[in-house]
Amino acid sequence: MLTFKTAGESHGKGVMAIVDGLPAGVKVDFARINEKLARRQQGYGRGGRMKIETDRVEVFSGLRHGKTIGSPVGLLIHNKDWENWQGVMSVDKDTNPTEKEVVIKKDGRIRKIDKEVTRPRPGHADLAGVLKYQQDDIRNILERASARETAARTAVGGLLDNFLHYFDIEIISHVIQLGEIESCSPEVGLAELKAGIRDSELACYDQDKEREMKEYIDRIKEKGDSLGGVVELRTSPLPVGLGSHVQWDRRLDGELAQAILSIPAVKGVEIGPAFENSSRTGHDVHDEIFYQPDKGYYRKTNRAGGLEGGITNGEPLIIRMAMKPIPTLYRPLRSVDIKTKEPFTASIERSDVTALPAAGVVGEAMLAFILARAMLVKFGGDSIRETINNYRGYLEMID
Ligand SMILES: Cc1cc2nc3c(=O)[nH]c(=O)nc-3n(C[C@H](O)[C@H](O)[C@H](O)COP(=O)(O)O)c2cc1C
Ligand SMILES: C=C(O[C@@H]1CC(C(=O)O)=C[C@@H](OP(=O)(O)O)[C@H]1O)C(=O)O
Repeated sequence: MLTFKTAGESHGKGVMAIVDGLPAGVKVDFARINEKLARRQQGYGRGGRMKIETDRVEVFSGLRHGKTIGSPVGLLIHNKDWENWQGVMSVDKDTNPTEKEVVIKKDGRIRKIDKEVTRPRPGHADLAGVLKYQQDDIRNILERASARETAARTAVGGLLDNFLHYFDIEIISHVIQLGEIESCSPEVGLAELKAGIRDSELACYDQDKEREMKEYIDRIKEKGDSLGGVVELRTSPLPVGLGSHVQWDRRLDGELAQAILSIPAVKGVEIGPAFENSSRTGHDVHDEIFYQPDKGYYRKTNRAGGLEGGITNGEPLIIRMAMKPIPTLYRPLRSVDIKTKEPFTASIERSDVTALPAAGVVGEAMLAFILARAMLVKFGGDSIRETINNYRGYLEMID
C-alpha cells in the first residue's frame, strides 16, 4: 500500500516526507518536483515568508541514478528561515532558560520577541492545540499546524506525478472564486487551461477577473483582513475502475474528500458541481451514456465529476475545494491571553492575506497521492514494468 508521512516544524530545520510503496524503476525528474514546489510558493497575496524561502527538494533515499529502487523515498526541504529562528527553535536544551525574550532576525531586522506565545488566534490551531497537548507555549502547536508542512506534501505530489506520467495522468488546479469574486470553470481541455493560467498570479483563467481579484486583495490587505475562496482541481481522463462501490472506505470520493479536507484551511470539498447539482432534477444532472464502436462508451457531459459509485468512470475528475480566510489577521479579532486570561487585540507582523493558488498546488499533490495509491491498489507491481503490464492487460480486457 502506498503511504506517506511528513515531519518538520515551520521555523525548524526543514520539512520532510517518507513515501513508502512506490514500485522500483520509476524515473524521477527532480525538475518536476521543484517546479511544483516553486508554484506552491507563488500567488498574489502571500506574505513575507515566501520571499525568504526558495524551496528545493533534496532526495535523501530510495533512488539510484534517477530511478526508484522500491525502498522508501525520503524527501527533504530545508527551511531557510531556520537560521533566523535558531534561538527559538533549538531541538537541544534551552540555551537561555531564564530569558523572557529571545532575539530573532525577522524580515531582515533583528528583533526581540516574547519567548512564549500566549495569544491564541481565532481560526488557527492555537487554543485547541494547547489545551489538548497541555502546553503553556502556543509555539509548540503553531509550528506544526503551520501550512509550511504542505511543502513536504507538495514534494510528495511532484514525486508521484513522475509515476502518474507513465499512465498519462495529469492534474491541474485553478482558482474559480476568491472571496466574493467568482470566475468561471472554462469548458476547455487541460492543455488550454494550463496555458490560460500560466501567466496568472492567481491561477485564474479569466484575466479580467484576475485583475479584479488582485485589486480586491489589495483592499482587503489595507483593511488588515484576509480571504479564502474556491479552487478547482481537474485531471486528464482517468482509467475506468479506480476505487470501488463494495465498501465505504474503498469509495474513491470518500478517500479524495479526506485527503483534500486535510489541507490546512480547506473546509469544503465537492465532486463535480455537487452543490449546484443538489438543487436540480435527475434529468438535468446525470450524464447520459452513449456508445460508438470506435469510441466505446462515452458521455457528452461530466456533471458527476468523473465518479459514479465511488469508481472512476473514464471521465476527467473534477473536484472543488473551499478554503476559509487566513486566520492570522493584521487587524486581529478579539481573543484572550492564555497566561493572564486578559482580553487583547495585538497586531501581528507577517502573514498571507490569501494562499488560495498555493492551496491549489497542495490539492494537486493530495490528488496525485490518492490517484497513485488507487492505481497501485488496482494494478499492483513491485516494478513499474509490472504495473504497466497489468494496466495494459486490464485495458485490453475491458476494451
Ligand atoms: C498554503 C497555505 C498557506 C497558509 N498561510 C497561512 C498564513 O500565512 N497565516 C495563517 O494564519 N494561516 C495560514 N494558512 C492556514 C492555516 O495553516 C490553517 O488555517 C491552520 O493550520 C488551522 O487549520 P484549519 O484552518 O484547517 O482549521 C495557510 C494555509 C495554506 C494551505
Ligand atoms: C511557511 C509557509 O506558510 C506559512 C503558513 C502559516 C500558517 O500559519 O499556516 C504562516 C506563515 O508562516 P510565517 O509565520 O513564518 O510567516 C506562512 O508563511 C509556507 O507555505 O511555506
